[in-house]
Amino acid sequence: MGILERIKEIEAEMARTQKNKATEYHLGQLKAKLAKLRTQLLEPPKGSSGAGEGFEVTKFGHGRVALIGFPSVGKSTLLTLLTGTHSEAASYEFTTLTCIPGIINYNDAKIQLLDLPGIIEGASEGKGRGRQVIAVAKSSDIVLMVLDASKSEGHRQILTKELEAVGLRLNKRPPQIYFKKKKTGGISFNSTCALSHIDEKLCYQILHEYKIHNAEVLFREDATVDDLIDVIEGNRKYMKCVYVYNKIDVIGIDDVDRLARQPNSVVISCNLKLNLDRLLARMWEEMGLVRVYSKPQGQQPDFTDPFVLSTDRGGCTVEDFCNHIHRSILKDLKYVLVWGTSARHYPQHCGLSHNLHDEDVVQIVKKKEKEEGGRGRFKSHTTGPARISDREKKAPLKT
Ligand SMILES: Nc1nc2c(ncn2[C@@H]2O[C@H](COP(=O)(O)OP(=O)(O)OP(=O)(O)O)[C@@H](O)[C@H]2O)c(=O)[nH]1
Ligand SMILES: [K+]
Ligand SMILES: [Mg+2]
Repeated sequence: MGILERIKEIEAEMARTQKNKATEYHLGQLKAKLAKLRTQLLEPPKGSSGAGEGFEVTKFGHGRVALIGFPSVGKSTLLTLLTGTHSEAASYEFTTLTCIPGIINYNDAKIQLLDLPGIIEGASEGKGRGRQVIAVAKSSDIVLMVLDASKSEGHRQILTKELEAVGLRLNKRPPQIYFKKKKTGGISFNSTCALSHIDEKLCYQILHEYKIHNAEVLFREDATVDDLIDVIEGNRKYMKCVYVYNKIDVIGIDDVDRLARQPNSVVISCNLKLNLDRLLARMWEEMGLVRVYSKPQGQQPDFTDPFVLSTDRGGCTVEDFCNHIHRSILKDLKYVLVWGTSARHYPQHCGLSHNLHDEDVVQIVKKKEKEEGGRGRFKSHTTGPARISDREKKAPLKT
């Protein structure tokens, strides 16, 4: 029997099993079996290099955003509008057959936006181009799930399920479960809070299913069986997702209002160019990008050319910033001066572990180099936190 048939069989068994206290162990075991099969499904087939079958698009810019959605919801129309790169749009389904990259210039950063073929129910199991599309989604920093505001609201759940089936977790944080495999010593099971979804026996059973007989498990929250399986599998990807309801020009104002109030949602119309600014602002927020301007001693920073750091990728400390400029900087570094919302004084002397905020200005002070001592435009008379204002960005440096 193939993997897909076994998945179907287990899903059918789960569907006909009533949920109650007596069946919870059995259901837990089935969930673990299912997760194992889904992981197997993701492994490239034996004898293939795994290359050449997907959409190979080189990463570009400061972040990557994927457009995921059913066919004909307006993904290509949106890419063309936001990036100026043309992607064919038409009223028939599956107009787009491959991955089409475009670039959004926003806040002096460059963000790669990827248009993709539409996906449908069953995508995670290989229907259509589903697997390749989802692989691209996984390689992105955030997902924009594009939905047709005039179509069934069930589409959002169907797509979420498809993405979850391949290990993506949207708008969730990793479960607070400490898990470590050991060589000996059996299973040690502990928790720092009351557990209402799982007990020691069920936990053992799940671990047994994975042939794990020695491990340390510590629950730091009231987690579920699914959470435990996610932690054991270890290959989950936690991503931000913005639900983009397009085509609001064809629905009534009450429906627009209702959709706009759903969590993580933005309503737009590509045809009427409605709310696209809001969408970009939301995308920017979710990406958690941090622009840092480098200020040479005695000179004005170049406010049109930020270093762009990311909280999720690489981090935003002074050390990350220095490494971003050049690996060799750290060995000569004495400290840095920081102006902006992360600074408590104006400027603040900071060490390597200091966390930088969006739009901070940083001056690197090397060993044996004299510091500016707060002279000039960024005077130390102010106490932070304060954002570098647009006026300050335009004002010339008086030194
Ligand atoms: N009414 C309305 N129609 C729109 C809007 N945006 C796109 N469309 C139409 O929706 C149809 C599908 O648009 P596409 O951009 O091709 O959709 P897609 O999601 O890329 O479709 P596939 O590539 O086939 O998956 C086209 O006829 C568009 O003109 C909108 O805001 N309002
Ligand atoms: K289409
Ligand atoms: Mg398209």
